[in-house]
Amino acid sequence: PHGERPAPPLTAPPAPAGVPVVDRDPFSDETLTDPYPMHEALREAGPVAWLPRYGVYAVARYDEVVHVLQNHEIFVSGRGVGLSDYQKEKPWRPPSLLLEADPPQHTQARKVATSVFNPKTMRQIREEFQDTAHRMVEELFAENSTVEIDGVTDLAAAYPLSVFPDFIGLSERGRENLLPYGNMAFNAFGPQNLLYEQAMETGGKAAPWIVDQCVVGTPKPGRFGAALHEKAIEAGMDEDEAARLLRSFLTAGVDTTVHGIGAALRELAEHPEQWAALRQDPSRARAAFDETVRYVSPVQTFFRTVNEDTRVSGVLLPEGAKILMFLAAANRDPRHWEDPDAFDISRQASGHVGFGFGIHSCVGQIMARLEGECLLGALARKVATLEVAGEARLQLNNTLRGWDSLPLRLTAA
Ligand code: HEM
Ligand SMILES: O=C(O)c1ccc(-n2ccnc2)cc1
Repeated sequence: PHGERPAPPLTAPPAPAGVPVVDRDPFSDETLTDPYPMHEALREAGPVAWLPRYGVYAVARYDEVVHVLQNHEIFVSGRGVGLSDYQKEKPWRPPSLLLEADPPQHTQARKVATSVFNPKTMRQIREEFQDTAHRMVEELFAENSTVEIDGVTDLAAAYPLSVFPDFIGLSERGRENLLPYGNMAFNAFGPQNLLYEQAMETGGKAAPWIVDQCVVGTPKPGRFGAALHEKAIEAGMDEDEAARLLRSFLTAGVDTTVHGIGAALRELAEHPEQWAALRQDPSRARAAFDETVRYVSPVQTFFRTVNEDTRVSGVLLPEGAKILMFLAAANRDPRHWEDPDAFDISRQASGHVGFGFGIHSCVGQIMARLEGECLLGALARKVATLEVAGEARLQLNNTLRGWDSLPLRLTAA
């Protein structure tokens, strides 16, 4: 639909002996629209597969994805968690001190991040996040007790954009730069396809505001941004590093939760029995959001780079190889999950890899879960029926899966 170009010509190295080849393009519009046949093909091909289109290895089964995530000394992040190997190509921007770093640098940055971004902080902001969610849902019914909305613009995007910038302490003006900037970063983990180029174009225009907001001294005193800067400087980082650390949070802070909440609205509208279960017990909102992250996996994939020859389930992976982890495929692996393709909010979804696993596991998941719990909880208390009211439109992205538009009909409780 985007008038995409064909995948790059086969300049990739020959398929490694004994590794099953899956000749599909994970980053084509068609596959991004419906990734499930490819996930199945990858899981069934074997513990490790070869993607000739990009000359990379792939793991899609739960056990192998966890193996790669756990062994961070072999499968490193410091050479980039996208297709590009930072030892061979210049990063498109200074690398992340968290996502694209290995111990010991990563350990220090993570310690600074969690010293300010932790369950205690979430408890302090919980009431404010809850009130905002309740107000936002109530306002939907200001004119009428039955409304048709766009679940993305009116809720899934509106809510994170209402709570997150204030939490960080960003300036009131310019917040519209957050989504396009994040969209650029998430496309940049993939190949330089049309999605990548279009996102670099729009995201590039948003970059100056983001960079400016990250400068030490700019974020509003008393909020998270300033607190993070203080802790970073205290830990011995210079001002550029402190700014770059905050950049991670601005990059990831909105697009991810917009897609996570949008996915939850879509699945609850598509599965009336699950919506009824949530209505019956709104305290299940947090579990409903967690099952959404497993079932949809808003962050679909990440790469690692093999830093020394190694074997995964018998398959030899040479130093310098890139390996693509299909988190979404692992989250529906029948070898690990019972009835994986069922969206079931009463499932015990813990152990899913939708937020990663190990030393790089999502540091923002406590906020993502809080936002999901607050918004879904407010809906469960104030909305009687939640129904699909038209064709939903996917937002295609090399890394994220989520909706651009989600027509919904809601009736007030
Ligand atoms: C539904 C929402 C979200 C999902 C599905 C998600 C998913 C992930 C995943 C899969 C990773 C692991 C990356 C890797 O192993 O290479 C990760 C890491 C990370 N996430 Fe999230 N994320 C979400 C929201 C957020 C938010 C809201 C923030 C910040 C406010 C955030 C900040 C981070 C950071 C800083 C890392 C890197 C941690 C490290 O490398 O030590 N994420 N996230
Ligand atoms: O430091 C960065 O640029 C960066 C850090 C984290 C993410 N992320 C992905 C999923 N949750 C967060 C994306 C970008």
